[in-house]
Amino acid sequence: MYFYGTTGVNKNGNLEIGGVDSVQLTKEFGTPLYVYDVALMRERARSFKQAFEEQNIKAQVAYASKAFSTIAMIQLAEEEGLSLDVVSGGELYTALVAGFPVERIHFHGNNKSREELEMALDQEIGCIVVDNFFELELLKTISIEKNAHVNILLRITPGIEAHTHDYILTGQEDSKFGFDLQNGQAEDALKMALEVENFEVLGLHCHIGSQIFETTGFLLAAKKIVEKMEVWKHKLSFEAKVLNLGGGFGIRYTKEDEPLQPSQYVSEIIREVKKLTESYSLKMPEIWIEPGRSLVGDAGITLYKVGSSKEVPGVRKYLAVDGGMSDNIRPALYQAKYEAVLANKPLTKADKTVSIAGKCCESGDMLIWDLPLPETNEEDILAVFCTGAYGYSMANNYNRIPRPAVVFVENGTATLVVKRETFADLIQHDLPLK
Ligand SMILES: Cc1ncc(COP(=O)(O)O)c(C=O)c1O
Ligand SMILES: N[C@@H](CCCC[NH3+])C(=O)O
Repeated sequence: MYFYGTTGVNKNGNLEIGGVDSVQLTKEFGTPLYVYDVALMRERARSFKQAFEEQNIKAQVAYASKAFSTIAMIQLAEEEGLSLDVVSGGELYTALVAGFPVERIHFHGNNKSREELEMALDQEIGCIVVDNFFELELLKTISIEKNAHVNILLRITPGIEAHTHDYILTGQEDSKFGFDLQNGQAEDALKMALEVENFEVLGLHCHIGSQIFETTGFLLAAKKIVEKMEVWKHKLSFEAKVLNLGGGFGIRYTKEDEPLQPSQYVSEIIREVKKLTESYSLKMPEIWIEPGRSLVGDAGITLYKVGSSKEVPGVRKYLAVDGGMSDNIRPALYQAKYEAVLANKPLTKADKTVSIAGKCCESGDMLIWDLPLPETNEEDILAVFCTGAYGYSMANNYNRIPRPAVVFVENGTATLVVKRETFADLIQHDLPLK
């Protein structure tokens, strides 16, 4: 069994995370429970930042908070000197309440509303990543109304097909995001933006997809954009100060996954951008990246209580847990795969094969198919690894299941950072018929 970060087995024979006994955590905070290894998140953040610092490259590592946005997480990102990518008024609000420095907030999204843009301008956030012509016009109008100066990046669709699940691909030509590079939209957008007095066009952005294991796509995207930077330097007298290559760095969910280290992604990107800009005599831009999953994904573990089981003779055994697609929709949405062990007997020989079912009324609510586990009983706790990204942030109340609590563990201390929802929380916005 491969353990991540500070995860291991303690002297009681239980899974331990951040120096805290996982079984003890379930007694104190209940199940399902999201547990985050803070040391591992810090390590990931530092390795991305160091990879730029070691080469003296001006950079911003912006945590893509859509992966896991809570006040404590955003405060951790601030402690580690990250910038922050937000994608909605709600994420921006969370960042503001967390006290995140506004100048390091970048605002994304393909359909930002007037209210969201006004909020961003009123707060004087660091930059807005403009996605489309509609937004360009709207932002221009608002910036004039408010007499506000706005830093912007233009989101470019470079026409790259990264090798990942179709639903998490974003850089291909037929995408809902960004200005297309090939068909001239990107150039038209840049011309329009450069004419707006209140705008400062800092540079260009692209994001080619998520859970990517190789650098080819990032390098190709960089190449396509830098080639255009050369064209636009001469044609429009525009030199990008910033090249933002988005997020998408993959992590290891199962033994089949073979991601690179953060430093490997970064050093290859730096090498390529340096080579390209030198060959065109362009100034080396600042490089910004936006990792989400790779900062928090493998730091998260979900603990569930084992419940009912059902045998389909000669076919399979289903073992149900007290959560499911309501706290982790990724298996249902992307056929995502996970590994798991029993937290109270992680080293016991896994000589049975069971399929882990959630408790939602959907046949598709299966968390893991054909998982090797030891014999189980009612007291057992299932620990599913690598649930830190897009687990809590995509959790929902389907079947009116309350969202689990979130606990941060570090140096033997557990801190509750999100309270478990109650049944009363579930109905708090409901109104009676009369
Ligand atoms: C624009 C943008 N930046 C960053 C991210 C973060 O991606 P990941 O969590 O794969 O690093 C995403 C999500 O895919 C995104 O859409
Ligand atoms: N939510 C997705 C990633 C989406 C990326 C957002 N652009 C996942 O769980 O893998």
